[in-house]
Amino acid sequence: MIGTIRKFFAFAGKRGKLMQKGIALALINSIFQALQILALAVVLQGIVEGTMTAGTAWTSFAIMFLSMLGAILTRQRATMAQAEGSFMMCADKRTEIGDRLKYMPMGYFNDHSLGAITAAVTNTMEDVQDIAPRVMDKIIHGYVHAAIITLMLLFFDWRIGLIILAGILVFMGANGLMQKKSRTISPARVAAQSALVGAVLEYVQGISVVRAFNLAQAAGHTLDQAIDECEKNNVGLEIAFIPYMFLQSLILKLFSILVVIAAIAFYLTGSMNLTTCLLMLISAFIIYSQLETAGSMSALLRAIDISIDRVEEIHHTPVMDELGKAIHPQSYAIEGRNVSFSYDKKKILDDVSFRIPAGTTTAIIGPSGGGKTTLCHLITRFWDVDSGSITLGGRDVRDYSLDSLLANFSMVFQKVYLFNDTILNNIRFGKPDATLEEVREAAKRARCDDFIMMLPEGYDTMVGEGGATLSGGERQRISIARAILKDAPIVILDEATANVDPENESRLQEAIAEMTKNKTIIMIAHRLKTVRNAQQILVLDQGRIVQRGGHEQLMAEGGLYADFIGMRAAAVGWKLGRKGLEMDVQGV
Ligand SMILES: Nc1ncnc2c1ncn2[C@@H]1O[C@H](COP(=O)(O)OP(=O)(O)OP(=O)(O)O)[C@@H](O)[C@H]1O
Repeated sequence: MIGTIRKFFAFAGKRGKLMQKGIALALINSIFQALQILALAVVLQGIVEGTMTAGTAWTSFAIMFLSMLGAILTRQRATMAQAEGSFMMCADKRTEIGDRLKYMPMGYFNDHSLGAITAAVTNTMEDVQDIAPRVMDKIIHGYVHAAIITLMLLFFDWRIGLIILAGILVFMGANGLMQKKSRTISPARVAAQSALVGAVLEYVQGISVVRAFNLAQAAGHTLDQAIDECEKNNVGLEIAFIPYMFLQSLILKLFSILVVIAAIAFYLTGSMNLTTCLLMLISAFIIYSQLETAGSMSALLRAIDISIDRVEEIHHTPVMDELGKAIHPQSYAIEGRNVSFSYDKKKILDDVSFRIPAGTTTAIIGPSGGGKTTLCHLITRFWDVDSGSITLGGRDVRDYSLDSLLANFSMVFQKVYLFNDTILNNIRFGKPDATLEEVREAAKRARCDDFIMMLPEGYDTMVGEGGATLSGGERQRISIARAILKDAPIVILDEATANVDPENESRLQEAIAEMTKNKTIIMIAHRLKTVRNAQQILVLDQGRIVQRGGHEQLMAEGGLYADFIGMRAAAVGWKLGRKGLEMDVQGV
């Protein structure tokens, strides 16, 4: 229990002060509550001994009134401090995790499902935010309340005080048993909650596939299973705790009765006066009231402990550029030396070396799965090479801080992700402080200003999550506008292979031409024209660069490149041929 409380305060960080304030107020609250007993003692004494005067009565009423007022005010303040502290603590943590995720190696996202990460910053964090402060408060308050009243009653009669103390110790023993049980069953509950978030996310994200393939039942089944599992674990946890709660409650009730019996016995044998005896009889049922609540709440301690661990695991995952420095490269030349890389054990790049001079265009081609995208991801340090090195301007990319490295790159991938925000803000992502005029200028150059202006709310149109409300071609051009606005010296472009209609295709090509003007360009190329015009072509096959050079040279060599060109030409010819058009492969 102490360990979890410590962990909670360490987790709270700088917000721990607010939590401590809440707990300090809860302690004062316990003292105010204990004062009620003192007031009661004064009244009882006055009545029993016949010494009650108006003055004594008013004094005791005043103490009682003050203690109640104090208890109400301190409780209210304590609750406010804890609520504010816990909310701010989790807001800080969520922001820190959000910042950190940007700098984590992509391998982290391979090893941890989206559901697990989402659950950690939503559900799990909510446990820490909402449940933990209440549990901590009730537990600390429960024990402190019992301790203060015990001390007070020890002062009136040490024998009764000892009985009460014994009750607390036996209760703690039973509580220890419950926590031991909790240690075995709580992890499954937290895991089931996290799995449920994952299942819901997957279900919603894959809803179009579910519909297209009529898989509603199968997909729903997985979700149902996760819901069942979550329900089973939650209900199981409650049921498992019932006997322990009953035992704890029984112990406290028995000791309360023992206090009553002992007080009467001491009175009858003449070793306790009537005032103290009456006071003990009344107090017997107050002493443990808060402790009982603390006992039932402590069942949740283990779940809180695990929740904190889950969040901290993400929070403490090492980021990639811990040692990186803000470097401005001397040039934009890129060089890879003997680069090897594997995803887990699957080797993707094997001893690959290349040079991309500044201001040139390099096309990377090769069969699907050959490692083209991976190579680009290594240059931009989405992943780190296993061996060898990649340099930008002569400095290893690992020497750079991620921010200073990525400032040099604009990337446009086939799969464009737009945020659930306005078009304006989506483009502004390339340069957060850009003015509306700058955004519009970039959009014009990316050939998307006209379609944006035709939307009812123009640049303020919300695009829906992932850009769902726009066509594929429109999304592509918005991502190009973003890249144009960023105006980075190196452009990495994965050319779209999806069938875009001729109108969109030509606008897309114009947009790409604008984006790539006077830049160092690395292109995963699919179009013949792009490939042919590149100063350097790298042919990647099965993790190795099997051919490199200009178009003419590689055509003359024959091999994979010549085959690729032949296939592309045939594919284009077939497409246009079906429309009955004459075509010139060289002009494509
Ligand atoms: N995040 C990842 N985790 C594990 N394996 C991956 C990951 N990304 C890609 N791979 C695997 O690495 C191999 C190379 O993928 P990569 O995307 O680099 O190929 P590519 O040449 O760009 O293919 P394509 O032309 O089809 O886009 C593939 O077999 C792919 O399954």
